[in-house]
Amino acid sequence: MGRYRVRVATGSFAFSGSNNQVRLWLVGLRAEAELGLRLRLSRGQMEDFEVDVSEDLGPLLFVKLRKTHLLLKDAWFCNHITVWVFQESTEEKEIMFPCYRWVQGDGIICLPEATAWMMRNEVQGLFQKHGEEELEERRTLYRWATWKEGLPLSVAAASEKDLPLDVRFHEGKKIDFEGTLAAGMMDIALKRLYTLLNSWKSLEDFDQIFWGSKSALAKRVHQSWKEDDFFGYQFLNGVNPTLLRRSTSLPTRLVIPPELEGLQVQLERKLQEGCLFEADFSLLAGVQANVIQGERQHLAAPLVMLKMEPDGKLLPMAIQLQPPCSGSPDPPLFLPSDPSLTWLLAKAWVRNSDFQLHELQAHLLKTHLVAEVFAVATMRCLPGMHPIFKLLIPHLRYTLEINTRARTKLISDGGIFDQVVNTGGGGHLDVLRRATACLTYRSLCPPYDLADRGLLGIPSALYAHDALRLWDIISRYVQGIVHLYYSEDKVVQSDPELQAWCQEITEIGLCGAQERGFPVSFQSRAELCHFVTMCIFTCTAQHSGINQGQLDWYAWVPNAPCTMRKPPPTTKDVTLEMVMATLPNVHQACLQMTIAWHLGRFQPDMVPLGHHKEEYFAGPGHKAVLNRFQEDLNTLEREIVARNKGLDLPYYYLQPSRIENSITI
Ligand SMILES: CCCCC/C=C\C/C=C\C/C=C\C/C=C\C/C=C\CCC(=O)O
Ligand SMILES: [Fe+2]
Repeated sequence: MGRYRVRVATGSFAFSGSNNQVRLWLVGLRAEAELGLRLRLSRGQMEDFEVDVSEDLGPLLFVKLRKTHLLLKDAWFCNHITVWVFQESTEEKEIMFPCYRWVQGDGIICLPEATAWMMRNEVQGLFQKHGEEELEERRTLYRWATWKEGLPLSVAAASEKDLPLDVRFHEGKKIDFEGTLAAGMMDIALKRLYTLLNSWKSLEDFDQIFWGSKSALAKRVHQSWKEDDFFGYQFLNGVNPTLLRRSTSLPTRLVIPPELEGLQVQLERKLQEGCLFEADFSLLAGVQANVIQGERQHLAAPLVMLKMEPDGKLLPMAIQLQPPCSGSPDPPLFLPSDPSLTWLLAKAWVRNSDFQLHELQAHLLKTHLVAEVFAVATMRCLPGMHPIFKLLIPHLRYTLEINTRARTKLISDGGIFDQVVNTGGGGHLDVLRRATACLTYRSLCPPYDLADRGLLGIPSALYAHDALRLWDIISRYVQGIVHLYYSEDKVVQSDPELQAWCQEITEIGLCGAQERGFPVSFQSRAELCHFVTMCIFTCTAQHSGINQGQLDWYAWVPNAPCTMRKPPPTTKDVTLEMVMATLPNVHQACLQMTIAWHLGRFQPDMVPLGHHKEEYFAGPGHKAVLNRFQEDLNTLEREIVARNKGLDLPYYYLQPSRIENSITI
């Protein structure tokens, strides 16, 4: 009683095709019919068929798939199925059934049509029931686990091999990831061999390992790392632009000895002028330092006071390496006027502390681990036809696997942190715990975070400028989609899946983060839009801003030493021997360079923000919103490219074409 054209689209990455047979059914409101097609399921191909169906199916609701095999199971990656219904007037109606999943085993997979969510309360509750069954299954596949107490929950997986195939790296990504690590290890072996025959006594000796692929900015770091304005610049636009604050008073931990009365006066003057800034690493105070191959490493918890010059340069005025401790002499203040090696070592200590807070707090916790909570909650609470699922899923690609790898290779017992970082050996977990305990909702939202840190309206604060522009662009995109599906606040309030998702993120995944401003429910469209904007911003722009700089700022190891092998200086008598004995040894420095390159380099299968190919939504409304998003991103791209042309140091981490659509590395 009907004629249909059916298109079956197979994914285009390695092993997407399959030699197995797939049976297809069209499921309508009144009946269902098996199509009896012989599909070829070739990688990257779309196959079209025309079929006549003798029954009256009624409006199409689902396509059902079942893969069968004789001897060998061969998974198939189905992009989507599209059906055109021939109407009497010969006009065709297109109906999309998005899939974008692996079809494995011989179970039945049911794909609801793309606009199903709009009809969830109609068609005899069939979509509703489908969604419930889908979530029941997903909750068994995606379970929460406590990897370590005091950290956000993670996905239950002892290794990446335990993850469902749908969230695993595709073959190309896996080969690239593992291949470049192997190449990096080879690099280390060669560098170690080379340095065996040479001395390791002066800062220039780090040149012996400063070869191989390097960015232009890494070469500039190598040239300029000793300069004070270069040191200050990094707090605004370097790898970690998340710590600096404009001072509102002199920090209580800053003890200025009477002989430095002049400094006190200068600090107070800058404070009054609104030009005084601080970077406080107190979160590291008292953290146990690592022991590497029997040698105790050392940690500091510095405070840096900086002034902003009228030309926008940020210059350090004083460094206190440890907070005062009752019963001990006051910690010395290191100054730009100190002997050059003394001042350099004090700055190196700050850079080492920044390495810790950057990697553990800004990078791992506030992008990777938080995004994992969004990913697990999304899989557990939102059915595939839910608009927020469709909106978010492209921004969650590969995150569960990269994080699982981090838990087994990077921050694990014996992992990279234990091997070469001074917080390793358990201190790194304490830092993560402390950072989790003070993680606020506001700090994940640049308009609030930058206002709280007094960083609005500073022309030389390029991260801040670009982050705000991106926040607005993402916010407009999210609002565009949300408003298509939620006509008023009441629709938000009465969406049980959405409310459960919010609660699961805040109360379960983030372990009771309502105390720190995270919502447990959404009362309005505005609240929902703000939260989803935060999710997408975190998984895309923020991660790119924090991740890419590893390539540039961590390749020249003295600029950001991964460990410190001697205690922080307590006097101003510093020798070159002390500096070299403090900075990482050859092996530690080589491993830092390799991992920083591995994690910071451009990803070969990178999808730029807003340019995913998957089409989960159907209809012109969504296309228009997505087009507008892409246009806004292009405009920002042009602005940043033009701005950077006039800069001595271009800032490109938030250039839209360089921002990945999800956390994949
Ligand atoms: C010594 C430099 C370490 C710098 C990296 C520190 C933190 C990075 C934060 C998040 C990175 C997230 C995931 C990376 C996961 C695994 C890859 C790292 C190393 C793998 C080594 C291996 O497989 O042997
Ligand atoms: Fe990362």
